[in-house]
Amino acid sequence: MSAPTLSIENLVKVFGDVEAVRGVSLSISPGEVVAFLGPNGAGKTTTLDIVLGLSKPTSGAVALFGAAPRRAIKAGRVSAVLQTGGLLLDHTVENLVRMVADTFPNPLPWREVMDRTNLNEIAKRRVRKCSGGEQQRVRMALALLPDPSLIVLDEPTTGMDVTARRRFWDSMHAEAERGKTIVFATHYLAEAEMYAERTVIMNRGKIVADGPTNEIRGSFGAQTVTGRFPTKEAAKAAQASIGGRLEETSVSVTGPDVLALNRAMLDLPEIIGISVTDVSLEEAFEELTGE
Ligand SMILES: Nc1ncnc2c1ncn2[C@@H]1O[C@H](COP(=O)(O)OP(=O)(O)OP(=O)(O)O)[C@@H](O)[C@H]1O
Repeated sequence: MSAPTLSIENLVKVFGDVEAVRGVSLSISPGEVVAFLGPNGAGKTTTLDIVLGLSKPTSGAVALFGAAPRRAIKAGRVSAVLQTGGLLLDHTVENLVRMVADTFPNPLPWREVMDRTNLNEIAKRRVRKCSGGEQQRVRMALALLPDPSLIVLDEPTTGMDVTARRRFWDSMHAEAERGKTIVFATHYLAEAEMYAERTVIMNRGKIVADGPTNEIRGSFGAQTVTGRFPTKEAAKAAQASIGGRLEETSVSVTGPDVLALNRAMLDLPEIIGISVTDVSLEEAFEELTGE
């Protein structure tokens, strides 16, 4: 069997008296798309920095393709898309991509990379004049040039509007379909739901959940029952009796015993409709991290 793309064993990182990472173990296989979620300060960036060889662990081990991270990075097998730095602002997009391509021994053809990241329409624009979302697509192009097997992205879409985020993830998604392994940290739970088959949730330096994204959502065995009422007053009275969340003319209650919740809901006066939904990733996240 070939070595995992990424393996982390009992990783610990201490800064002074801050324990940023407290015993993280993880193995990622070729072709997986994995989202890293967690509140601010959970240890995501610290973990990814160590994976990228940018920082040394206090203890524990990280291997990329079965060897030390530096080796894989030198060989162009892993690329990073970070939030800041790394762009020469006075060049045009095309010049920058061509110039960086020249620094690799066997780069992908730069035109192909421009195509894949939808940069042709802004090829002649100076990088300085590109929007934040466009600059992130340029970073993504530079990351693709060495044709890496693993791409690591740290909150790549922070601050982008919805359209820019969609365009960014469309190109990322295409790379995943080409079989690349993708690991990304994000604050947007919807990005994990839409793009990652597997989600790892970190909190206070530890992994608190790791599994298929849809299973994490369902892992509480809980569902949400929502009752609809003809008026806001009726909904308010229902909430006073059953608890849960009030929204306009509906009341939602989440719990493991969905039959009991349904019965209690149906017993409420004036109820006109009822629906049952799975717990969202957001609710699971709140439950796991207390955020
Ligand atoms: N160079 C450093 N020196 C001291 N403390 C640090 C350093 N880097 C990170 N930390 C601390 O380590 C903890 C984990 O930070 P980290 O940046 O890894 O979290 P994160 O999950 O990436 O958070 P965010 O979502 O805000 O980026 C935080 O308490 C942070 O303040």
